[in-house]
Amino acid sequence: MTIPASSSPRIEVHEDDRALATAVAGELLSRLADAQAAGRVPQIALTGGSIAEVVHREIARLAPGSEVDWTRVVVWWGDERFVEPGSPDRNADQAREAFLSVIGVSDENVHEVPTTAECATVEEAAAAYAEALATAGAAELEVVMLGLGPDAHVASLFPGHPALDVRGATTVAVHDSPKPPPERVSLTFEALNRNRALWFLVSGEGKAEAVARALAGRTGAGGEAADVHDVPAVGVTGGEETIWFLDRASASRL
Ligand SMILES: O=C1O[C@H](COP(=O)(O)O)[C@@H](O)[C@H](O)[C@H]1O
Repeated sequence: MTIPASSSPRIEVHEDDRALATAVAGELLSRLADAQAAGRVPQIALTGGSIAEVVHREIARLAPGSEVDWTRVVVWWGDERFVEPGSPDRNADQAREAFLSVIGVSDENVHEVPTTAECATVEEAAAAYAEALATAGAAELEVVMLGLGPDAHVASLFPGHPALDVRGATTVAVHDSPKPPPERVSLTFEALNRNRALWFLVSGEGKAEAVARALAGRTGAGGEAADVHDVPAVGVTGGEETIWFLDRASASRL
């Protein structure tokens, strides 16, 4: 079901998280193939969190039937937890296991935020990631995929947190994250917004209120205009398109 939005975001409501994942995977594979056919080497930003598991497994399942040349896709993360290598909290490890290793995306095209074994501080890790983005010329991301927290956080940009106000930088070191683990590296709003396509991937009743608040801020369809400090999700938007991939439960308050 597609709910017509009064302004730019497209809102897709799927039966459940599996149907949502199938839609996202199909859209991603088609977008990557189109970008390559147009001569681009697409760079994408993956999300972590609960939805990543099901979406990444579905991309791996559908990838063999697609036209995508995975030697010409570059992978980043919108955020990462600053933890030791092999920690179950690593967003990158989840994506490698469910998707990147299954497809065989080569390490040279996969850019992880450094771990605590590679950098002494989260500031060093953020600086190293910013340097990697600059060196790779990742000025524009083809697709940025973002989960949404129940508090409407995106990547590791949390309500009321100083990271929301960072300007003139592509990455930020996050301390005292309200969701564990406390130290993280996040792309800033500026970096997340340098995209062709921005997709929110959201499932579950626990996210329904956050979805409603974010879309009220975005579309003006109801409620007061949301402030980015309360609802960080309103700070990101798509260059060519913004799509909200929802399941019925997360869309239940729209
Ligand atoms: O910690 C994180 O949280 C968000 C949302 O995750 P969820 O488990 O509540 O679905 C995620 O988008 C982000 O990448 C992750 O690091």
